[in-house]
Amino acid sequence: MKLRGLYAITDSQLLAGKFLAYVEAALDGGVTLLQYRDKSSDEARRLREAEKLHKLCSRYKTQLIINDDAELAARLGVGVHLGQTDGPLTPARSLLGRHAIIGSTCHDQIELAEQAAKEGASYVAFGRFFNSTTKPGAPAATVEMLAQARTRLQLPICVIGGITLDNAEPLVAHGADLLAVVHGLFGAETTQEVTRRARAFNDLLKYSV
Ligand SMILES: Cc1ncc(COP(=O)(O)OP(=O)(O)O)c(N)n1
Ligand SMILES: Cc1nc(C(=O)O)sc1CCOP(=O)(O)O
Ligand SMILES: [Mg+2]
Repeated sequence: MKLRGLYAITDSQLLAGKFLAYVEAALDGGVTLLQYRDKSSDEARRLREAEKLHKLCSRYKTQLIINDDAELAARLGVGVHLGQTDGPLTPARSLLGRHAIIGSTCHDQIELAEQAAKEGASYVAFGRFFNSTTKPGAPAATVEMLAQARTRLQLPICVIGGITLDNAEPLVAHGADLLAVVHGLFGAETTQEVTRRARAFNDLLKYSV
């Protein structure tokens, strides 16, 4: 499967009271990967919500990725996204099997991405490219670094951090395959607007090489 398109990421605060409706609206517009990102320690709720997302994603043939938690991903038989302090990639690959999608946060460092590639990552993520309301303190990355990463890496490249329909195009032009978005997608006022934005993000990737 080609990893290219919109990578929608949930946010439990932003989506409070409209979680499944907004996720389904995004799936209606087209989502390549959906990440369940919940930074709370409420394990029972995390399991419940992840199971619901898994069912929904299966209906839409969208791949579900769990943030941070390889054990939960293994329990559901889905992929995982691991940051630099979320545990090593090699055991996660052994746990999840060779077909699972495993992503790795590489901030603005191509060397981290090359290492992640050696350890079996399915994609690498660079960011933050713009100001982010979801994660304001994330280290910053530049399009120059992205362009260089594109020439050095064979793996799909994901970009993240403050991405909106108004600023995403240069990232695609500099080599991004996956646009990872929280607020620029789910910050919409209505479900119809979420669907429209999802379609528009995908179009940005469809009509470029
Ligand atoms: C697609 C994608 N890219 C980067 C991140 C950030 O991961 P991490 O640095 O582990 O930070 P948290 O999201 O866990 O706060 C991500 N989740 N997804
Ligand atoms: C979870 C996360 N990681 C980042 C990184 O740079 O590693 S930026 C980020 C937040 C993404 O949300 P939004 O689209 O609302 O900015
Ligand atoms: Mg993490």
